[in-house]
Amino acid sequence: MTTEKSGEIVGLLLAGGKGTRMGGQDKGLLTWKGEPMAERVYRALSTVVSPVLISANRSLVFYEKIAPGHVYPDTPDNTHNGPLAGLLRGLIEAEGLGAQAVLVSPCDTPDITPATLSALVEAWKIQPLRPVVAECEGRIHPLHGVYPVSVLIQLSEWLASGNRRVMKFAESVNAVVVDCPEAEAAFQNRNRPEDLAGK
Ligand SMILES: Nc1nc2c(ncn2[C@@H]2O[C@H](COP(=O)(O)OP(=O)(O)OP(=O)(O)O)[C@@H](O)[C@H]2O)c(=O)[nH]1
Repeated sequence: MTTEKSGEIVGLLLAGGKGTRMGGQDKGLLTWKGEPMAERVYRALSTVVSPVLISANRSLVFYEKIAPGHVYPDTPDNTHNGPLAGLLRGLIEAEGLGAQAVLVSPCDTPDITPATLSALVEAWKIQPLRPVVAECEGRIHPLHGVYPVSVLIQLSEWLASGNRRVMKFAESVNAVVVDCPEAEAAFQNRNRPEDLAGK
């Protein structure tokens, strides 16, 4: 596994959802294997890239403790537009930092590993103008990927036209699909209370 600490690519932890299936709770704060899920994903991202930004719309004091000075709510026009709204804000901030791309991961996949995230970065380096998304056991995971800042305009237009679907957006920007060296369990979302049972 290689790490990328130059700032050419920054991390983006998506933690801005409504958590409807979790009874309205902020999933990032919920415990998985003894730690808040957001902290686990943040650590995996931080192993590979720096800095890591957090996209969040509530619990801002909590998220500021994880990433001081790097917590960004969705832009007002896009609040509650789903994960792509968080990606939009992350890309805007990444561009401001002079980065070329963001490595994104959602807070509700607490078992994602640095090895997978690193594989995405390595694949992006081969074709840095194209987004890269993860595939595992035949299933595509477009919220685990690398998105270059060059997709900012397309993403902005996509959201402005009312589109929210992440998979469709990844297809529309011709994302490269990368087979990740990981069992599907690493990509398991924890969306509902029963998904957290026993942990
Ligand atoms: N910034 C931002 N992130 C979001 C938004 N909606 C979802 N996310 C994040 O995107 C990832 C996938 O979210 P979903 O499970 O599709 O949506 P959710 O709102 O978290 O949960 P549900 O309401 O149960 O669908 C999670 O990491 C969320 O925190 C949003 O409007 N803004």
